[in-house]
Amino acid sequence: MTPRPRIIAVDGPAASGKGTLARRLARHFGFGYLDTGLLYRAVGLRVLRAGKDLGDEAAAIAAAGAVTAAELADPELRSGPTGNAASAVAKIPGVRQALFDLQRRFAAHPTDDRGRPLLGAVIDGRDIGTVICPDAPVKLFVNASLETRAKRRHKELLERGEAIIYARVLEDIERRDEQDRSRSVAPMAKAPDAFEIDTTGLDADGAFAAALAFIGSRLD
Ligand SMILES: Nc1ncnc2c1ncn2[C@@H]1O[C@H](COP(=O)(O)OP(=O)(O)OP(=O)(O)O)[C@@H](O)[C@H]1O
Ligand SMILES: Nc1ccn([C@@H]2O[C@H](COP(=O)(O)O)[C@@H](O)[C@H]2O)c(=O)n1
Repeated sequence: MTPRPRIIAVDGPAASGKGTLARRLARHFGFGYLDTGLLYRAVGLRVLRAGKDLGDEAAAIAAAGAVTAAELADPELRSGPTGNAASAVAKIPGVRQALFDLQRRFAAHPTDDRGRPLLGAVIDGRDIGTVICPDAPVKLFVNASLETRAKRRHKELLERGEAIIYARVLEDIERRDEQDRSRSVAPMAKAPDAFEIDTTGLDADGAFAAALAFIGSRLD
C-alpha cells in the first residue's frame, strides 16, 4: 500500500514569512510545495485582465475554474494590486469551491515541478490547517506584527519596481487581514493544534529552526 503523503500545513497573514519558511521546509524534507495564495492571485488577475469587476461572482468563479499551473509563474501575480484582487475574490464561496479539489489533489499526490511524485507536501495559505488539510500531522501558523509585515512587503514591492509608499502598503495589508479574517467561508485562522511562530524578531534562519524544533518526530 502507498503510504499517505506527509503534509506540513503553513498558514498566516500576508508577508508574515510563511512562503519563505514553507519553501525552505519543502527543500529540507524533499517535499512538494504549493503556494495556494498564487491560486487566488491568478483568479484575481484573470478577472482584472478581463476588465470585470472583482465583485462579479460569475466572472470570478469562471476564472477559478480556468486557472492552470502554468500561469502561476506570471511575475504580475506578485504585485500589490493583484494581492488586493486575490483577497477580494477569495471571499466568494464558489471561487474557494472551484480551487478546493486542485489543492486536495496536490495534498494527496504531491509532485515536484516536473510532475514526479514525492512523499510529502508543504502547503501554505490561510485555511490549510483548518479546511484543506485538517488532518495534517504538522500545522504551523506564521505571524509577525503588522508594521514588520508592512516593512517587509514595502521593501519587496520597491525591489520589484513598484512606486508605492509605506503607508499605502500598511493600509492594504491591514484591510486584507481584516477581509481574510472576517469572511464567512474558510476565514484565515490558526488551527487549534497549530504551532505559532512569531517572526517579528526572527530572521528566516530563526523561523526555520523554530519550525524544525516543533516538527521533531511528528512526520515519522
Ligand atoms: N523571518 C523573516 N525575517 C525577515 N524577512 C523575512 C522573513 N521571512 C520572510 N521575509 C521577507 O519578507 C517578505 C515576505 O515574505 P514571504 O513572501 O515569505 O511572506 P508570505 O507570508 O508568504 O506573504 P504572502 O502571503 O503575502 O505571499 C519577503 O521579502 C521575504 O524575503
Ligand atoms: N489558502 C488561501 C490562500 C490565499 N488566500 C487569499 O489570497 C490572498 C493572497 O494570498 P497571499 O498568500 O499570496 O498573500 C490572501 O489575502 C487571501 O485573501 C486565501 O483566501 N486562502
